Amino acid sequence: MNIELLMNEAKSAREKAYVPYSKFKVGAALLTEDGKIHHGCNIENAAYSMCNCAERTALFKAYAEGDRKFSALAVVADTKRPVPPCGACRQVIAELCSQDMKVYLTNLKGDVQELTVAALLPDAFLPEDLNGESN
Ligand SMILES: O=c1ccn([C@H]2C[C@H](O)[C@@H](CO)O2)c(=O)[nH]1
Ligand SMILES: [Zn+2]
Repeated sequence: MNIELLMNEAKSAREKAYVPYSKFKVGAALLTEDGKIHHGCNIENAAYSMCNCAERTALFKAYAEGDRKFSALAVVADTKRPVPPCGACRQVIAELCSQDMKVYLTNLKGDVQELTVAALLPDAFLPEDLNGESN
């Protein structure tokens, strides 16, 4: 799929953000291997620590609908530089997406930073690390 299209999907997702506290809208569009797109937006809460980022919303929505294989993720916000995902999202992306999947960080000006999941969180703690040192 064309990356411009995926970025536009992320912009549409961003319009659905629920951000009464930060007023900072973020959108994500997650492309499945079979061509479906899951939207994610940030959803905030009066108990601030319960806020959920756009990236995790998209991934959790995809999982809840039975999708597990993804080919790209686009994220957009109104930032000077392409929006950098937070540490929590990097960790979740690292576990739920393949290490070589492409991530497109963008902003409303159209700047794009393309990187892989592995580059987003180098040396991530992953499920295989739970297996101990010497099995
Ligand atoms: O990559 C990011 C960075 C921040 N946020 C959200 C969390 C919070 O709702 C608001 C301000 O941090 O933006 C995201 O959704 N994704
Ligand atoms: Zn995040």
